[in-house]
Amino acid sequence: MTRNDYFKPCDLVIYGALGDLSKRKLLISLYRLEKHDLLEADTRIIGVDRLDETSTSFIEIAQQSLQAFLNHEIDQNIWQRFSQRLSYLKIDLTQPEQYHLLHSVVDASSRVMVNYFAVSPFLFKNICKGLQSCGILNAESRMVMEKPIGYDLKSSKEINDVVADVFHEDQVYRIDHYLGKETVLNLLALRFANSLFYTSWNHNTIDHIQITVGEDIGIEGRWDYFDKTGQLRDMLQNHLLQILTFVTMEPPADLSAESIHMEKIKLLKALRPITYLNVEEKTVRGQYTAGYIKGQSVPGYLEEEGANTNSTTESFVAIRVDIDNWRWSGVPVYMRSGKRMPNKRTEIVINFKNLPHNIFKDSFHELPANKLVIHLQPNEGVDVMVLNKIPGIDGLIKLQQTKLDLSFSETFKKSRIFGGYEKLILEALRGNNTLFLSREEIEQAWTWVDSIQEAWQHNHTPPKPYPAGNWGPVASVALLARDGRAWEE
Ligand SMILES: NC(=O)C1=CN([C@@H]2O[C@H](COP(=O)(O)OP(=O)(O)OC[C@H]3O[C@@H](n4cnc5c(N)ncnc54)[C@H](OP(=O)(O)O)[C@@H]3O)[C@@H](O)[C@H]2O)C=CC1
Ligand SMILES: O=C1O[C@H](COP(=O)(O)O)[C@@H](O)[C@H](O)[C@H]1O
Repeated sequence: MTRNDYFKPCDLVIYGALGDLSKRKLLISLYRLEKHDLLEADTRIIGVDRLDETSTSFIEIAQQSLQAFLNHEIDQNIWQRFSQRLSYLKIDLTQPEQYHLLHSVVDASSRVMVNYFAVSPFLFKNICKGLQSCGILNAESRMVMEKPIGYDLKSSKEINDVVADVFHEDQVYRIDHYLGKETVLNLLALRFANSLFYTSWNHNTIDHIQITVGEDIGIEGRWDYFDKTGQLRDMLQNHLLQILTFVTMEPPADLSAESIHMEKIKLLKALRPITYLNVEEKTVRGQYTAGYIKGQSVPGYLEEEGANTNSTTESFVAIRVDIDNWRWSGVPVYMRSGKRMPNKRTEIVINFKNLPHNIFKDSFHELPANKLVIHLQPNEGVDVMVLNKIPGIDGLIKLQQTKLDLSFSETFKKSRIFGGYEKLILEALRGNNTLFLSREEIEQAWTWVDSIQEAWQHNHTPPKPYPAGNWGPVASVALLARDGRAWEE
C-alpha cells in the first residue's frame, strides 16, 4: 500500500471510542496509517462514548493506549500530527435527543462522515435511528458495522433492516477484520494461483482440516459485552467461518466482491446442521478457571471484573464441521477457538491422506502424511511438512520429516505486513467496500450457528471447565481422538 491518489478527507466518528476495540485496535491502526502517511491531511477522528471525558483527556487516553500496545513504535512527530486529528464528544447512544451534538463536531459538507460502530450490537439500531433523526447524514456518508451483527439470525435481520432504512447498501461496510489480514487474503493466492493445489484440494487427497484461533488474553474488562455473547458468537460465527469459507469454497469466477460472496454463501449452505441430537458429540463448550499463562497467574472467567458467578457463557468452543458437497464429502473440519489459551496462535492445518503403500518401513512403520500449515498470526507464513532422505552413504534410504518453510517476514522483507484493521479502515475511508461482508452471508452464518446455540440450550449443555493456560477442556482432545486424530500442537 502506498500513498497515491487523493481521497476526500473524512470525519471518522468512532462510537464506543473508550472501549477495548477502539483502544486496542482502532486507534493503534489509525496511528500506523498516520505513520505511513496514508491518512488524508484533513481527516479528523471523533471519539464518542458515554463517559465524561474531554478532547484533552481522550487524547491522553489514546496516548496511553499507544504506549501500552505500540510502545517502541511511537514517534513524537507522528504522534503530534496524529493527536491533532482527535477530539471527543460525550453521547449516551441510547438517548436519541443527544445525537444533534454531532453537528458541533462533524462537517459533512466538506468531509465524508464515516460512522464506525465499535459498540455492542445491542446499540446498532439506536445509532442508526439517532443519526437519521438528527439529520446529519447525506448520500456520501458511510457506516462501518462491527461483528457480530446481532445475537442470532432474527436480531441480525432486524439490525440490517434498520440499517437499510437509513443507509443505502453501498454505504454499508460490514467489517470482519480477519478479511484484512494478509494471510487470510493469501489463501486466495495459495489456492487459486498455484496449480500444485488445484487437483489435490479435495476429498481424494485431504484427510481432514484443522482451524485454531487461540488467544492468551481473557475478556479484558469486557464482561458486559462478552458474557451476553460467548465465544461461539464472538469468534466462530464470524472469523472462523470466514476462514473456513476461504479454505473450502469453490473457485470464484473472478476477484469481484459479488463472485466471492456467492461462493462463500454456497459453502455456508453446505454446512451440515448440528442439532440437539448430535451437538454433544460434535461440539465442546468450555469456560476457563484460574490458571497460569507464561508463568503469570490469571483469574478464572467467573472472577473477572464485573462477573456474575452463575454465568454459563462459553469462553472456548470446538466443533467438528461436515461439509455436504462433492469436494469435501467425508473430510471433517475441526475448528477451535478460546480465550486464555497458552499463547496467541491462529493457524490452519491441511492434513493430507496417507499413501496407500509404504516401501520405507525401515524409517517409518507408517509414513507420516504431508501437512500444509498456514500460520495466520503471529509469524505469518506457510510450512509444508514433507519426507526427505537423510543424506548418507548407507545402502538403505532413511527418511526424515522436514519442513519447507515460507516465512512472510523473511520472504517479503521489503514489504510491510499491514494489520487487518489498518487495511480495512483505510478501505472504508477511501470508499471501497470489496473486502467487507454481504448481508446474505452473515445471515447464512447465523442460520448454522443458531442451530448449535439452540441445541446447547435444549440440552442444557454446561461449559466444561479448563484451567487458563490450556488448549481448552480435555473433551476437546476427545472430539478428535474419537475419529482417531489429534490437534496439531
Ligand atoms: N475488542 C476487540 O478486540 C474486538 C471487538 N469487536 C467488536 O467491537 C464491538 C465492541 O467491542 P469492545 O470494544 O470489545 O466492547 P467494549 O464494551 O469494550 O466497548 C464498548 C464501548 O461502548 C461504550 N458504550 C456502551 N453503552 C454506551 C452508550 N449507551 N452510549 C455510549 N457509549 C456506550 C462502552 O462504555 P462502558 O464501558 O461504560 O459500557 C464502551 O466504552 C463488539 O461488537 C465486538 O464484537 C470486534 C473485533 C475485535
Ligand atoms: O473480534 C474479536 O477479535 C479479537 C481477536 O482478534 P485478533 O486479530 O487479535 O485475533 C478477540 O479478542 C475479540 O474477543 C473479538 O471480539
